[in-house]
Amino acid sequence: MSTLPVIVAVDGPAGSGKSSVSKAVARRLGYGFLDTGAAYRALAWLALEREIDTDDPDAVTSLLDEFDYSIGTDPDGYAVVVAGNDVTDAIREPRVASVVSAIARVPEVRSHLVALFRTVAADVDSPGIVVEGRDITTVVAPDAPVRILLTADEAVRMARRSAELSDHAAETVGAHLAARDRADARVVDFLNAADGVTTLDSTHLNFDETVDAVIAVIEETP
Ligand SMILES: Nc1ncnc2c1ncn2[C@@H]1O[C@H](COP(=O)(O)OP(=O)(O)O)[C@@H](O)[C@H]1O
Ligand SMILES: Nc1ccn([C@@H]2O[C@H](COP(=O)(O)OP(=O)(O)O)[C@@H](O)[C@H]2O)c(=O)n1
Repeated sequence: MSTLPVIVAVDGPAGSGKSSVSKAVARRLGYGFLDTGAAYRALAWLALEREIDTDDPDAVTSLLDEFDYSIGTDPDGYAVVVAGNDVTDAIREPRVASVVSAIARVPEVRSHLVALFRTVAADVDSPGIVVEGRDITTVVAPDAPVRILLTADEAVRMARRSAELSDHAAETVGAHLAARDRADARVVDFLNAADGVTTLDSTHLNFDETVDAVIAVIEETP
């Protein structure tokens, strides 16, 4: 008899630490890790490759038929592959970030990817999986035993993100992130915790303290 993996659902705005903290938590617990934003980014990458109008929902939806996507669930290294192309680095480019919100607001895209995330999570070869994104606690895995909204003040989030990029002016990074959050928040509410979701504010916590705080929430869960 096989048991389904335990799902730890983590949502939050850009730069809140979802990806890095979730990865570290997964490593500590021997769990898998799923970055759901990578799939929206990969579809945005494909739309740019095909030069389709990313503001045209029908054109975006028609791409789903040829969206041959795979992602690893190992927190120590996961490749993002679209039709045989390794796009792990390409999906982080600013040109992708600037169109991803338009892709993510198409309802057909969301339902297609939500189904894909549920399959990946159910198939993971570990006792559990940390799944992070914007709608994991509310749509992808609303019944997950552990659901966390990771937040931090906007200025702190922008500073953390711009510290990663030496070649971008901090102000530009901040403005782009804030605009993306505003666009995304019109589609999914990831700024307010849904019923039963634990809010974890990392504004005054360093990275290790944030990881410890997430683990504490998991350990306190009956
Ligand atoms: N509590 C924290 N204190 C300091 N830096 C952090 C903290 N949490 C995350 N970071 C750093 O902030 C940056 C953004 O985190 P990331 O995981 O990419 O956020 P998200 O996935 O929510 O966009 C990373 O460089 C990460 O190492
Ligand atoms: N569960 C999710 C995850 C990401 N997304 C979309 O995908 C984009 C990229 O997500 P991401 O997690 O890589 O973004 P960062 O916060 O890490 O920059 C977001 O800006 C959203 O538009 C979503 O709509 N739902």
